[in-house]
Amino acid sequence: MKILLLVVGKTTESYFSEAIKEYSERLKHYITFDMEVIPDLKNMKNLSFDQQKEKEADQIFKFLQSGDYLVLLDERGKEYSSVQFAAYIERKTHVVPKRLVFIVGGPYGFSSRVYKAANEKISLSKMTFSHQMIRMIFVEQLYRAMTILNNEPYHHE
Ligand SMILES: C[S@@+](CC[C@H](N)C(=O)[O-])C[C@H]1O[C@@H](n2cnc3c(N)ncnc32)[C@H](O)[C@@H]1O
Repeated sequence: MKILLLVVGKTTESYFSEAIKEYSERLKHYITFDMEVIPDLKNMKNLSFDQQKEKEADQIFKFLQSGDYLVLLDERGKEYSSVQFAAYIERKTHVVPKRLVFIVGGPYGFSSRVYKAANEKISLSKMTFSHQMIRMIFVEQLYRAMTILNNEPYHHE
């Protein structure tokens, strides 16, 4: 199984991209992991939030392949502890044949089309983070999960 993190818009702040790069590198030791960035769309200023989300949805669907298992990162999704998330990833390795795709929405979230297409929603907290910050939190949690599954002394209960 390959894990893909699909994000809307490039990471603009270097302090986020450096951390994302660091954890993405560390992840290579355990799994096949990639982060794909949907490029920022042009001329969005004149569009309503809903119109922007529809345009982002068009781009999201272009990246998807048949057989992808889609998990939206969403503050209203199901919450896991880090240990539970590690077990979740372990379970998915047995049942997802190709790509486990986690998606971070744009600044205004996802369109209803994307919600309908998704298999699940996972929340990383009840609080809302910026679409830039959540990608960094996710890669650290995925790395933490891999260290838990490999009994490495990174996570402490
Ligand atoms: C600024 S948030 C948008 C939230 C906004 N309430 C909405 O849905 O319109 C941008 C994206 O970051 C991600 N995100 C933010 N907080 C999150 C959380 N606590 N757990 C999981 N994903 C989160 C989601 O993918 C969300 O679509």
